[in-house]
Amino acid sequence: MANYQKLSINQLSFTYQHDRVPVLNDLTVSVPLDHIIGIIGNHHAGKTTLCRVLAGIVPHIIAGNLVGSCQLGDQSPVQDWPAYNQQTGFVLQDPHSQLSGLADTVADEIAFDLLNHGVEETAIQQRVAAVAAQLQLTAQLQQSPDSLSGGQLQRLAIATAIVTRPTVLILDDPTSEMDPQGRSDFFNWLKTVTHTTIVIVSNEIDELCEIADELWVLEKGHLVSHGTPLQVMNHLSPKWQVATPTIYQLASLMNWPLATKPTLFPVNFNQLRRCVNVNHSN
Ligand SMILES: Nc1ncnc2c1ncn2[C@@H]1O[C@H](COP(=O)(O)OP(=O)(O)OP(=O)(O)O)[C@@H](O)[C@H]1O
Repeated sequence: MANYQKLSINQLSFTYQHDRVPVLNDLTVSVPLDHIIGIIGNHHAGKTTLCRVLAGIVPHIIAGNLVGSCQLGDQSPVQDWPAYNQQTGFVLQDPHSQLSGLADTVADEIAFDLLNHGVEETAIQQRVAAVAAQLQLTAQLQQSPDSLSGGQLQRLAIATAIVTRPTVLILDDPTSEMDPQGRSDFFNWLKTVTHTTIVIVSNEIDELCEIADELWVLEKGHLVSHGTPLQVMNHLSPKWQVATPTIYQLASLMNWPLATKPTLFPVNFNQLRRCVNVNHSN
C-alpha cells in the first residue's frame, strides 16, 4: 500500500555525468512528514547533491546516473517531476541564481510562482504580504531585488520558496550571508513553520540541535548516522569531522549527563536544563 506519510530514500546512489565515482552512495532513510531534518557533514560530503535529488533538480536539470528511489508519499521526482515539483520548495546555496531576473520589485519576485500557478490577484497580494511579514521583508516590497543585501536576498529566496506552500521545504545553507541577529531570527521563524517537512543543510550546529527532529550525517557520500540530535551527537566518529554543539561540549566538560546508562550528554537548552536540575538535586 502507498505510504503518504513519509519522505523516504531507498538505496539511493548518484554519479554526476562524466564522473565515475558516485557522490551519493547507497543511502536509505525515511522520516515522517512534518519533521525538521538537519543535514550535516564535512566539505564535499554530498549535502548539496542530496538536496538536489530531494528537489528533483538532479537528474532533471543537472544530469547524471541516479539509482534507487526518493519518494514523497507515493510521489517520486523521477517518475513525475512536475507533480512532485509542485510539492517542494528549494532554496539554493546561492540565492542570486534562484531569482527569476524578471521581477522589478521584491513583491513581484515573491508573486512570480503564484502568477504561474494562476492564483487569483487578491489572494496573491495577501500571500505576498503575509510571507514578506514572516521574513521581515515588508519594508523592501517595492524595492528592486538587486538593491538587497546578501541576508535580505536569502530571505527573499526563502519567501519565494514558501509562498506556494510546499509540503517539503529544502534549504541549502540558507543563512550563510545573514548576520548573527538575522540567523537567530531565521531559526526562530523556522520553528514556527507548520505542516511542512523541512530539510536544511547548515553548519549552525547549535541551532540545528535546538530545532531538528532528526539529523542526517553524510561522509564522502555515505549516510553514516541518522537519528535525533541527542543520539547522533552522542555517537559521532571523529572521522566524520562534525562539530558538536556548545551545550554538549559544556555538559561533557562539567560531567552533567542527561542519562547515565548509556551516558548521554545534552545537546540543547531543554535537555541542559533537565540535567542541571538532576545534578543539582543530587
Ligand atoms: N554539478 C556538478 N558536477 C560534477 N560534480 C559535482 C557537481 N556538484 C558537486 N559535485 C561534486 O560532488 C561532490 C559532493 O559535492 P556537494 O556540493 O554535494 O557536497 P557538499 O557536502 O554540499 O559540499 P560543501 O559543504 O563544500 O558545499 C564534490 O566532490 C563536488 O565536487
